[in-house]
Parts: sequence; C-alpha cells; structure tokens
Amino acid sequence: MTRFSFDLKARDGRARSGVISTPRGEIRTPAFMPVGTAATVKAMLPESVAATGADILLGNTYHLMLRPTAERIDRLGGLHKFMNWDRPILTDSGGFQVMSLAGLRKLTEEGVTFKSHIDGSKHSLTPERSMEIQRLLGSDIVMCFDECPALPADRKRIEASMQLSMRWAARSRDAFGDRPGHALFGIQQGGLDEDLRGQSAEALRGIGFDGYAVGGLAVGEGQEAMFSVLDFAPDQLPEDKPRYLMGVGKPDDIVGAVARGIDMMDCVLPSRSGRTGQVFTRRGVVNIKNARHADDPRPLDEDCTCPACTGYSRAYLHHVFRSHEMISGMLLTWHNLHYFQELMSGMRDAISEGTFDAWQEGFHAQRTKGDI
Ligand SMILES: CCCSCc1cc(N)cc2c(=O)[nH]c(N)nc12
Ligand SMILES: [Zn+2]
Repeated sequence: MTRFSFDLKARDGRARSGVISTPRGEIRTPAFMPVGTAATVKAMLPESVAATGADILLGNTYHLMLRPTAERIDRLGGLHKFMNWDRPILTDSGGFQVMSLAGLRKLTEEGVTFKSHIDGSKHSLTPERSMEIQRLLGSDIVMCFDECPALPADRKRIEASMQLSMRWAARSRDAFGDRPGHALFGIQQGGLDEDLRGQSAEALRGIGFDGYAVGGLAVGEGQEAMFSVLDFAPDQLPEDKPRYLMGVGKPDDIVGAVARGIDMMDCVLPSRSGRTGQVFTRRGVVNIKNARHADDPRPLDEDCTCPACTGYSRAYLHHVFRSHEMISGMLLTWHNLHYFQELMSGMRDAISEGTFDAWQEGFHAQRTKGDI
C-alpha cells in the first residue's frame, strides 16, 4: 500500500511545489481544496469537481456527525463511496465549526459540548471523538482537534487557547494511532504573535505529524495582518512536510500565501460566490447580476475553457442568475473552481520553471480593482 508522503520538487524563493502521495492518489502542490461540507461540493457533480483539476476535496466532521452521522456513513462504506469521490479527502476536526455555527457551546479541558444548529440536539466533541468520527468517515488526511480563538483577543486568551490546542493535539495523536496510508495534521495556533506561534510549532514538532496547518487565520484579521503572520509562521513549521493554510481565500490571498511557503489551502469562496453571482476571472471580479451584462454576448472570460465560458454568454448567465435558475449556481461555481485550479496550475508551473516572480507580476498586472 502507498504510504502518505510528500515530495518537495522545486522551490522559487519561499514558494514551493511538490507532490503529496496517498493511497487514493497524488495531490499536486501548491493545491487548492474545494470544500464539500455536507458530502457535496454544492452545485457540482463529483466528476465536475475532478474536471476542474481538483486532486482533493474537504469534508466537515461537524456537519457530517450531525447529519447523516459518521456511523451511518461508515455503515454505507465510508465518505468516498457515499459521495462518489474516489480521490483524497481531508476532513476538518469540528471544533472550528462548533465555535462558528453551533448554539449553547461549553468549552472545557475535555472538549466542547454544543447544541446542533440543525435541530438543537445536544452533542459533544473531544479530540478522541473527533478522531473516531474522521476514522469512520474514512478521511485520508485527518485534522487535529483544536480551538481557534475569535480575534481580536488579548494575548493571555490567545496563549491559553493555543496551549489547550497543543494538549488536544497530543490527545489527537494518541487517539489517531498508527494508520498507514492515513495522515494526521497538526494545527498551529497563536494568533498574530510570532512567539506564541513559535511555541505552538515547537509543541507540534515534539508530538510529530504528517503535515502542519497554519490555523487561527482568515478569522477577520485582514490580508495585511495575515501576510505579516505568513512572513514568519510557515518557516516555523517542518520544511519537509506539507504546510496547509486553513480557510484561505481570495485569489490574491492565495497567491500571497504560496509566495510565503504555503502548500495547501481551502476556502468556500469560489463555490459560495458561484451561488451569489460573484465570478472570479484573471482580470478581476464580475458581478453577473449587474444590469450591464443583460445584453452582453461575450463569455465571462474569453481565455477560459470551462463550460460556462465556452457555452454561454454573460447575457445568458445574467438572465439565469436573475431568474434564480439552478443552472446559474452550477455554471458559475464550475467556472470559479476552474479558475482557482488554473491559478494553482499556473503557480506550480512557474515555481518549477523558476519564474514565479514574473508570474506574480503578471497576475497582479492583469487585475482591475473594480468590477469588470
Ligand atoms: C472545511 C473547513 C476547513 S478550514 C476551517 C478553518 C478555517 C480557519 N480560518 C481556521 C481554522 C482553524 O484554526 N482550525 C480549524 N480546525 N479549522 C479552521
Ligand atoms: Zn470559465
């Protein structure tokens, strides 16, 4: 059986490109991971997600434990079979979603108790239960159970939260056990503080993981503050393991993160924006609901090869969006995911050829600040 491994193939400055090998296939890095929260990337068939170039997608412990439950998915053959996706799946550990979605939350050393946002039923999550759920789902890359403090928060709160997350990381590691072919990623915390993040990185190194996530960002701090953390945080993590920045982001966030040494990212933005009519292109953002598109026969992007751009006009996409037709979300989501994967592919090639600086200049030069 293929074990989990990371082959770092090229560097250009701090940017890196490589390949993560798993029993379910390879993941080309830098990689963007579409989010399939409730066992579906919304408005997309799995084969369509694969056609955009995605090597891996994400699932959510929090959502799937509530509905249809991890035990039911396990009885039905696991998440890959359940959602008809046979490539790698990474699952988040649930704590972040509890704090952002659930009601009546109680946080203790043991874990969190909460009421479901779906039906108000009471549940609990601990590092041990999160590992069990992710095992039942059949996740290829499992995330440690952590606590992500809401910003702004004072240093003492961030320090205490980070230290709790490190104790939970050790419990996650113990509960995960030895599962060849499956990976466990640690999650660095520590807010915007270089010293706290250094302490977190050292604690995670001491425990030992197959990959390391930069957590605690993309929680409202803004791009400048996020980049200031990425100016030091990735290099605090082991160089020979994948570095995953959680919850990021807009195209320019992604490019800036790759330039600072990040290998993997995820975000709901391309799929969520596809449903709200916000279209990302190499020249900037198109808000398809704007009346000026009503008679425009051009595609969203003449240079794009996705089904939305090769088969339809802006006028049509404007019409079906305004008419709340389902095809609108399907086509715009497909285009956005295709564009995000084109970005990643362009960066992988540029890093491999040693032309990443020029690629970045071209990326920024093409974009306008306003709607196009
Ligand atoms: C499917 C969603 C994955 S990313 C969710 C997420 C997003 C952001 N921004 C931060 C964190 C974090 O610090 N910890 C954890 N477990 N998850 C986070
Ligand atoms: Zn397109």
